[in-house]
Amino acid sequence: MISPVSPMPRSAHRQRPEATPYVDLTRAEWSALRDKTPLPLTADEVERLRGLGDVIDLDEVRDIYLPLSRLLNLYVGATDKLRGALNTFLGEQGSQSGTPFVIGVAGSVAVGKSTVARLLQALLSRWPEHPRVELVTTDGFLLPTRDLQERGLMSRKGFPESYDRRALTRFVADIKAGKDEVSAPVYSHLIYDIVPGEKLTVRRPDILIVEGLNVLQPALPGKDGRTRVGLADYFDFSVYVDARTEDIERWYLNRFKRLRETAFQDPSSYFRRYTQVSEEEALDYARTMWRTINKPNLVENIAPTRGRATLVLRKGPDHTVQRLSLRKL
Ligand SMILES: Nc1ncnc2c1ncn2[C@@H]1O[C@H](COP(=O)(O)OP(=O)(O)O)[C@@H](O)[C@H]1O
Ligand SMILES: CC(C)(COP(=O)(O)O)[C@@H](O)C(=O)NCCC(=O)O
Repeated sequence: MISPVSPMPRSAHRQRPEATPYVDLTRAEWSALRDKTPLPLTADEVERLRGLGDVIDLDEVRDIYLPLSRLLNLYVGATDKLRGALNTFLGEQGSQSGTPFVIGVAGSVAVGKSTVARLLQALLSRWPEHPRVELVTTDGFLLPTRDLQERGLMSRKGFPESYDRRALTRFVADIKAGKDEVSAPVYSHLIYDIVPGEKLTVRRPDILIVEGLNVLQPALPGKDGRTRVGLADYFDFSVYVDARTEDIERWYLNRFKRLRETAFQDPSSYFRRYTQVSEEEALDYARTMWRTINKPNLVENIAPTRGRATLVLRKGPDHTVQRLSLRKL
């Protein structure tokens, strides 16, 4: 049996009482694993990648995201070798080259997944081995508002059943299979709906990042009760962005306040009506959205998938990552 090689002296890792496939690391332990990975981003570039309300600076990039970029680069190389071995075994039948490496990024609404995903895209594309890194968010596969209304799902937006899961899985499967061009619908937060006629096209990336609430959900069983291949089966690596529910709620409400002063002012914004009422009334509405949609979705659907991730990033109340769990088995 191959025993996992621990990157830190054993004593440096806090041991969990029960057997676990994860190694737990503090921020300091993790940041020491950066090795000599250079910092390829400026403060301005980091600022541009930062989501509304997210706190991220060059220290955070250096301590958290450079070690992750190094780890992923090692993973991409090792996965390539593994595919080579499989191709040797399969001979002609296996001769597929240039299979993209697929990374899933999961977590609650407002936890900051999109900043993590954009940072990874920027950092990974600086490695000469894999310059073409595409990022796709799963909101493009939400059912259009008309369909959600017909199915009574408007108050379940973001729940697994509010997506066209089959189309999403097919989209990633096609990219992984090496199709030249694969297209997805586009979602707009402004109109709170799929944009009619708009498409996002992905062309043979080296790495694909798939970010969304439900990317680690297991596949639904087929009508015959048999297990189907699900989205996460196509992932070579996955990250779950974690934080205390109370912190995420505060980030959600603060972001709603900030959006009310910015994006919601746009005449075509779905949320424009909340710029016409008092801040307290608007926040009451946001609290209701959190309590009735986003929190139940986190508790019932998203958090239970945390244990499927390769890496869990645990944020503290100020958005900085404080602890990490990396799957070693
Ligand atoms: N109502 C909205 N209007 C405009 N932008 C929004 C709205 N809701 C969320 N966003 C933006 O969409 C992105 C994804 O948000 P979300 O799904 O909550 O994930 P996360 O905060 O984990 O990245 C973020 O960059 C966020 O700022
Ligand atoms: C669009 C979302 C479902 C997130 O989509 P994702 O890209 O994670 O699939 C979410 O941001 C959202 O709008 N939720 C509905 C409730 C709300 O507006 O807060």
